[in-house]
Amino acid sequence: MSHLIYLMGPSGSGKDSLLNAARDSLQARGCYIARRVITRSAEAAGEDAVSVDAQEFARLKEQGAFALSWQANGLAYGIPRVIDDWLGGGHDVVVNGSRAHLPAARARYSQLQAVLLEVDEAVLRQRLLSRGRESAKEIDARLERSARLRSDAGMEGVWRLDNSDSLEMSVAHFLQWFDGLPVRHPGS
Ligand SMILES: Nc1ncnc2c1ncn2[C@@H]1O[C@H](COP(=O)(O)OP(=O)(O)O)[C@@H](O)[C@H]1O
Ligand SMILES: O=P(O)(O)OC[C@H]1O[C@H](OP(=O)(O)OP(=O)(O)O)[C@H](O)[C@@H]1O
Repeated sequence: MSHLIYLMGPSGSGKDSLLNAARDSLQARGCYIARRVITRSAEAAGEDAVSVDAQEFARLKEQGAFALSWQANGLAYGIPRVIDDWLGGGHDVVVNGSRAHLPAARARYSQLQAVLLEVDEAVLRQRLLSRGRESAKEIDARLERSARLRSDAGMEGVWRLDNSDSLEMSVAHFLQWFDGLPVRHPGS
């Protein structure tokens, strides 16, 4: 069975950066990266996410368009159902997930491999500030959420990847870990 790689980490820890930097190497390994649907403005959503308003998100969810969905930071996030086709076709898939939603994701995907991207609190604040996407108030709320979810509870079996150093180093560690995942057995 192919792997569903569920990448988590506080907002600002570098999930999007890591995925973008590893994109070509993952693609070369036959691994797909899911494009999230987010109720964030098109400008702030970036190229690797689809921006919708809350009404459209609710409609898509109602139609069963999402394999996984959650709410956090005042936003709704959805992972398109197409990931089930990719997994069924033997591809590994990476999703940019939520720590709070991990139990639900694990319940749905027995083949889930969880990764937690970590940076210390001071670095996180600095990165959120330099990214400049959120207001000071939104950044404070993200740091509060990060501190609240920083416990080890429910994180058993999660591989931790430190992203305090260079992104290149994190990508190299991530790919090394990916290459060491158990062999995929078609149809198992
Ligand atoms: N290893 C790194 N070193 C320095 N800056 C980084 C590193 N990883 C990410 N960043 C920067 O930190 C900010 C947050 O990264 P981002 O990928 O948007 O995080 P996330 O998707 O987890 O919210 C961005 O401005 C990004 O350029
Ligand atoms: O339960 P948590 O682990 O806190 O995660 C909740 C959400 O927060 C993050 O999104 P955010 O809006 O910050 O977008 P980003 O990942 O692009 O920073 C993360 O990607 C999750 O979708």
